Amino acid sequence: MPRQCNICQTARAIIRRPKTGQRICKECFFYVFETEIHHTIVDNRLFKPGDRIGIGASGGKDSTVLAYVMKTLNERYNYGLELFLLSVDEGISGYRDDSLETVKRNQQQYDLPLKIVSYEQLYGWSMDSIVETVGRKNNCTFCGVFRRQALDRGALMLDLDHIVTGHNADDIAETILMNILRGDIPRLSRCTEIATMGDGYIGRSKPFKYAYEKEIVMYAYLKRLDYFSTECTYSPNAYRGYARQFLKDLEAVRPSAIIDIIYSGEAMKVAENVKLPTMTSCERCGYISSNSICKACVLLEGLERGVPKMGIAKASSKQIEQDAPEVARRGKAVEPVHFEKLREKALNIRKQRMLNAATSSCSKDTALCECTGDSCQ
Ligand SMILES: Nc1ncnc2c1ncn2[C@@H]1O[C@H](COP(=O)(O)OP(=O)(O)OP(=O)(O)O)[C@@H](O)[C@H]1O
Repeated sequence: MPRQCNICQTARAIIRRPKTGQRICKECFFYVFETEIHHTIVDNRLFKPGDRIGIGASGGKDSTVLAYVMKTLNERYNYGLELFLLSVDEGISGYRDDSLETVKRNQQQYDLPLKIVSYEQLYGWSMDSIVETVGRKNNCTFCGVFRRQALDRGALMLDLDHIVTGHNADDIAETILMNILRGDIPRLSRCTEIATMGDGYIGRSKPFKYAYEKEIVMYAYLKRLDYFSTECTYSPNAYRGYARQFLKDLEAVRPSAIIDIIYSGEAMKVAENVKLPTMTSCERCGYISSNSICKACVLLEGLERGVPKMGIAKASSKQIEQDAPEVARRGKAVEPVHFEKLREKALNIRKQRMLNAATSSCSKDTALCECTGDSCQ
């Protein structure tokens, strides 16, 4: 006899929930998955009504499900958010060009505005040309550092308040393991945060922090969402690969391992004698940095001068420079627009937006409202 759904007790159970082991029907799975994300958003006060939110959209399963769920919840609970798709074109032929086609279809399907910023346009280097110069070994460092800034640059262009990314519970547990294995305590102390202030102006958060990758895939499959599922053509981050495999092995014997690692990471306290970096602004581009010159500027300079090891190798930049052959500047890089300029422009637009909002009273029926004013009593 077919099993009944553990939740509604009427429909036939068609799946076993990876997170809890419950046997449930399709509709109950959609409902519990979406409701858990809603609680993550509300309990952690990720957004305010009226916020302009950029969904980091790569066309992959996580960000496609994120875009779909954010739109659904925004409408269902009347969050009052303005949603945008924000994509970074890293310039990886045969990979990102195809996945961006998926994002363009998602834009139509979900009826959301889309902005694409590219490495080529921002930095003068695509990942294809970086890999040609540095080889496959360290290219992920360039990609990760440039993407983070590119998303912030795109967010300032769109006057966004906040960026959400599709990082899921598996990604976060992997990162905790990796930081433990590397002894990277500053990163370990930051990587479990669900929301950060990024460059001090645009918030960032991970609404899927507690969502299992398997459930995201299941959701995408059962909802028949249109997503792109090819791995990056350049070498995947090898060290993360080990952490991922280890986590998968743990999950197979104990599914709660993913959440348990996240809880452990959250509960770890950094000893007082550990020196954490203090943040300042990059002297060249104004981006938030723990050094006087940010990592992106150091990497770009290395590319420009034909010393791509700059910013990657353990040796000091001085040593690398001394050892490097005298190579003429390639003159390829564009000087990225200074962050101060971008912020100033965005700040003026934001001020005007807040003024407009202050003159219209709260509609009270949003799940995110924190009003205490008369209009909302
Ligand atoms: N090119 C990009 N443009 C915009 N956002 C991106 C891009 N690449 C990654 N992101 C954001 O960062 C998140 C994590 O990226 P990661 O590279 O780990 O991919 P992933 O786990 O395969 O996610 P996805 O399935 O969404 O591609 C993505 O879910 C997305 O929100």
